[in-house]
Amino acid sequence: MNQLFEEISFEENPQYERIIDDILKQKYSLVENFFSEDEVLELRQSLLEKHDADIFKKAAIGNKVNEVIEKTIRGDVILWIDENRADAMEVAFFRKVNNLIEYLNQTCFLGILHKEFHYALYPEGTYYKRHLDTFQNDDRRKLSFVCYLNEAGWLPENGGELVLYFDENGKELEKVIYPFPGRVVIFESQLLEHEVKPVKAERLSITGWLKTR
Ligand SMILES: O=C(O)CCC(=O)C(=O)O
Ligand SMILES: [Fe+2]
Repeated sequence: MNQLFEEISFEENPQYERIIDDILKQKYSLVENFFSEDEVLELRQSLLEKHDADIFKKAAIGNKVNEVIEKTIRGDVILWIDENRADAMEVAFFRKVNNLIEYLNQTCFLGILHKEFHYALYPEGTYYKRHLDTFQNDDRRKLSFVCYLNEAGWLPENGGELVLYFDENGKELEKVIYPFPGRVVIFESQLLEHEVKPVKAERLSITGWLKTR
């Protein structure tokens, strides 16, 4: 009997509960220090090593089978992360993400079955115009997940704010989010239009999507 209780027992996680509450109430959640300073440091290192190895590509719009590179829409360079070939730090990254997914599936029956993540680097002067994270031929993206890997001391003057757009009874509201290191923003991929304002200093992140079916 005790064993049965142990198996079905479920430990509430206050951080995850807040994320769920936020998303239900306001379609997004902003989490400070989702990744620790050390984790950000190591993930940034991973990103920069791969960027130096010249394996990043110009980001496209559309999905993998339907993509076009359109620099007037977005100017970042990206590298998809393969979980099966993850380095030590990426393994730690996926451990945290997978924990969150498991919790969401257990508590909200979200049915997240797939995920995809890429590193992103926005060179000075680039941006990503207002858009939705869905494609005409793919509506599986449920939640967008962005984690900022900039250096400690990133200044608001560096630009690159993420702006989320909300429709409140026909009136448009904006939420401006600075890409401070360690921050994670999670939002409803199919509901919230958003943009990355022009960056004035190289801006680093990991962006991903939690997907259904
Ligand atoms: O980096 C961000 O803040 C958002 C990136 C984004 O919107 C995207 O890659 O679709
Ligand atoms: Fe986006």
